[in-house]
Amino acid sequence: MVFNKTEEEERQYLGVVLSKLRKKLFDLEDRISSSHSDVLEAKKFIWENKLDQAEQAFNREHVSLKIDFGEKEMAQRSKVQKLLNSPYFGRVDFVEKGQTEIENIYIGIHSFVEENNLNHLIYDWRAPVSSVFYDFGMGKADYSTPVGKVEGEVHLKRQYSIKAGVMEYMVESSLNINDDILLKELSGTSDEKMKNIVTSIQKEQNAVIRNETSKEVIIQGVAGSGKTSVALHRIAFLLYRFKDTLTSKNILIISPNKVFSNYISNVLPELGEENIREVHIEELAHKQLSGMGKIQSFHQQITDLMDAGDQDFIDRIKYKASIDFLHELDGFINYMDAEYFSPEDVTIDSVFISKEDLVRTYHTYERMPIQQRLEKVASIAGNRDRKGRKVSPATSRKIKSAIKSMFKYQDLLSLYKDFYHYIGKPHLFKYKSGKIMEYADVFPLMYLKSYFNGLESYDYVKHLLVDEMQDYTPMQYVVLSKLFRSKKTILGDRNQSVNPYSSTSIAEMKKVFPTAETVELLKSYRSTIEITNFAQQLNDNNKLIPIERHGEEPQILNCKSRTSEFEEIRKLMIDFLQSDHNSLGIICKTQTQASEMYQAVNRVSQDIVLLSFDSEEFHEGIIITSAPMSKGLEFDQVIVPFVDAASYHTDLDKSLLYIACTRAMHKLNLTYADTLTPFFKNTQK
Ligand SMILES: Nc1ncnc2c1ncn2[C@@H]1O[C@H](COP(=O)(O)OP(=O)(O)OP(=O)(O)O)[C@@H](O)[C@H]1O
Repeated sequence: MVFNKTEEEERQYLGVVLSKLRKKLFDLEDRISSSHSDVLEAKKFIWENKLDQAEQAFNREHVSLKIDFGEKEMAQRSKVQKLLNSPYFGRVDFVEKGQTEIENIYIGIHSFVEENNLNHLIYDWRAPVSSVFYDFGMGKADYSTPVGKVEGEVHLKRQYSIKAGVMEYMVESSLNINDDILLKELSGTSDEKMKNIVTSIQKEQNAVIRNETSKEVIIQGVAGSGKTSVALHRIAFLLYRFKDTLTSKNILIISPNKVFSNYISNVLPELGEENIREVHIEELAHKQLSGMGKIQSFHQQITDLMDAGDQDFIDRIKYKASIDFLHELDGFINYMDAEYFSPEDVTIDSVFISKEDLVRTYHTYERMPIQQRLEKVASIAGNRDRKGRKVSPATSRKIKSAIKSMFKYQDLLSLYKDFYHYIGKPHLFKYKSGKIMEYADVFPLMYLKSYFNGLESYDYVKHLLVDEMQDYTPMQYVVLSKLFRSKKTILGDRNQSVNPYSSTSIAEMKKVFPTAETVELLKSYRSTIEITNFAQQLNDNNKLIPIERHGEEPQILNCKSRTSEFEEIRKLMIDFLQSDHNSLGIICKTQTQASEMYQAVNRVSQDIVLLSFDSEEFHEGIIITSAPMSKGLEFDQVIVPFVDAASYHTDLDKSLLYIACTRAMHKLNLTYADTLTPFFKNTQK
């Protein structure tokens, strides 16, 4: 509903805010250019004058302070420029309980305060009071502040769409974030990269974003429920809330691949924050296990499962993804600690250390990893000779080596292999051909390493974000918690596992993180109701709530042969190129199928990209890729080819098909030749 009576007032107010912002921009430009000349002057001064060391240091410090100051002003300028385009998107008129004054709270992507009278013209969306906008309609409302809860009443709530400083429309709403605005946001075409959702964050999402207290937050959410968006907004919120103690350098994202990292890389800069470092889980492993030979990658494990998937391989993966395995390895660690150190009296040069001394010191430092502990034992028990003199470095080295050799194993890998003998299941450790260690062994090995010779922890990380949590095993979580003692936000969807044999349930995760708060996001925002309902055939979740947004029914096209299937896909691609849509994802089950598809259809347009695990960037236009690689991404239109019974019949296939279908926002086509996969009940031609 548009209110003409008040529209004029709002336009006037917008005019006032814009002119104040312009003035601010002008001042900032001025200050930036004078900072710039100051820095040049100061550098020239250092260069041209013969200064002594102290003077040089003083002047360098002065230059660096000027540069810092200039950078801060530039960051502020970019915020003001953003506000000039769209100063605010919401307003609530709030009266605090026991007060009579109505406060007009305008909410935008950044705050804007008048310098002379500290008048808050715009509140940052992360400010405590802005929460009211996301959580309440008219009437009673409250919000939390660092010093407690504020209660009151909302007298008015409005939403605006302002672009290039011009009000496109405004909507008065008595409800929470108005459905019309949300639907308008969702029905737009996709951008090249993920965008922020700050104008339409939903109440259940806001609660996760603003959770400040939990050490670990686990978000289980259905496909398209905004998990990744929420997690990134949560980071932006925490950076705002704890700005004195937390910077973007203290945050790390563990993401599934480089394309995904590139896809989400816009969100935080759009919100005025620096981008966050991301690592792939395998990079962590490579760092800790460097020098231990070749390691199978996670995507190679999935490819091997899809290609052959022999039962022994599956059994090894399943076992190493179980909680029992974790317990067995813990049992072994206790055993080796107690049994594998066989101390003897030591007599080296003029030093004597009794067996009893060794045992006592070994137990005193039992929290240390074995190898460090043995070094400690050597340096404590063997630091003086019989006459009480400090031992020489050469003797000290001999003592260390003698004491270390009293432990049954000197290298991690032999100890790890010994574990499988200890539990009577040596067949569960196997190299891939070419002496490549199976992916399923990588994290157990790191776990053992933490007890044998220690892991390098990441103390600079104060908040860890783990996306696609369903793809990690309990063992991986235990290792992650050893590497990162920080707070954590962990998110994923049990139904989007690319490896169901090693997926972790929430119940299992709770065993690893007993104090974690778990949140379930059930509303699906990405796809039309037709696409969401269609995908429910693959994974019937009766708790899922589809968003009421309509579009075309998904189509399954039966083709006479592979050749005619390619022909049909080429036609669909041409239709896409003539449509309003920006992105088309052709999502095959495997990378081999994706390459085959690329060969068959790449002449349709010059702008077709084949995405593989080695790719680095997401692209607009037509992308051909595999289901595992498409995780987390989204497209206006999706084509899923080869949905025949031969390609899709196992649980893993079903999960991959679910991932592929749920990437579609507006349109979904599936094609097959021969027999349709049994996962779809009916054929629609
Ligand atoms: N409150 C919201 N307002 C507008 N758009 C939203 C909102 N919540 C989610 N979306 C949109 O829904 C889509 C899905 O969001 P996102 O990718 O964060 O979900 P997800 O749960 O991580 O998805 P998946 O697990 O399927 O990869 C995105 O286009 C996002 O912008």
